[in-house]
Amino acid sequence: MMHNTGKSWINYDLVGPDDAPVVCMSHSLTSDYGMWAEQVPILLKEGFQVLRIDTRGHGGSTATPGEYTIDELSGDIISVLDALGFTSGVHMIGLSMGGMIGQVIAADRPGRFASLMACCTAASWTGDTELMQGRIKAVRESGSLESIVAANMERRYGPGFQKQRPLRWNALRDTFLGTSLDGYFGCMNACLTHNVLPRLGQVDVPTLVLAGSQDPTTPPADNKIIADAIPGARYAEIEGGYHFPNVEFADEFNRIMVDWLREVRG
Ligand SMILES: O=C(O)CC1=CCC(=O)O1
Repeated sequence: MMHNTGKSWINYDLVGPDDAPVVCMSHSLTSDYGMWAEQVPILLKEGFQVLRIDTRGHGGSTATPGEYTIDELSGDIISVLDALGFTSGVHMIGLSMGGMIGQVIAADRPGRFASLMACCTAASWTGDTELMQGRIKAVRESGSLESIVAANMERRYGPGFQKQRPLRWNALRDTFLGTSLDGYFGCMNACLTHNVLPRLGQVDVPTLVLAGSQDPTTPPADNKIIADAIPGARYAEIEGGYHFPNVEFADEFNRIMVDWLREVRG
């Protein structure tokens, strides 16, 4: 389904019973809502509606030229939620860039969410800026994401993942390569300029921060900063997890997610 925010068309998928509580899911850079495939069946079984949104310039959502900010991307999510009438009570789950979006909405719009699960993410960009600038340069010069996909995939999954689940690995790689260049450059700027840390004290919803112990992009220390800054937030870690434990360690991720949602759904 598509929603026009006035700036771009945002693609989303909504499944589950109309009157069920809503879980909204926001993905990472160079992914799309398909990165949540391992979570959908269990969320439906738990009685939720599942709303998965493609970020601007990713998946089926159209891109705009220029640099984006996490505030702007948060506005896209709010626009979809408003259009669907989900103005409160939503349980938000975001990973990496999606977790940045979740933090910003939770901090700036009290009452929008019933809970927040921020996964493998950061309160401000503390990652390897040189590495990211190198990637931007490589993509600009080659005109393709092909130049960075291999190195990037290595930081998202553990060394055995490609052999264990070749079909899933290939699909995730194809999604990566399907990201529009405008979307990549725009969202990369959003991540590199992200800083919600001074506002995290404003978050007034139950929050769980979840990290992968081996994540080289947003390591446990980055995630602990979020948990320390949000009043009452909880922290959990998936042992052996890289940047996408929801895919590679889906059983463990789902167990933590379901326990969390059972607790906060009221
Ligand atoms: O591209 C990556 O894997 C690193 C990254 C930064 C923000 C995000 O969502 O992913």
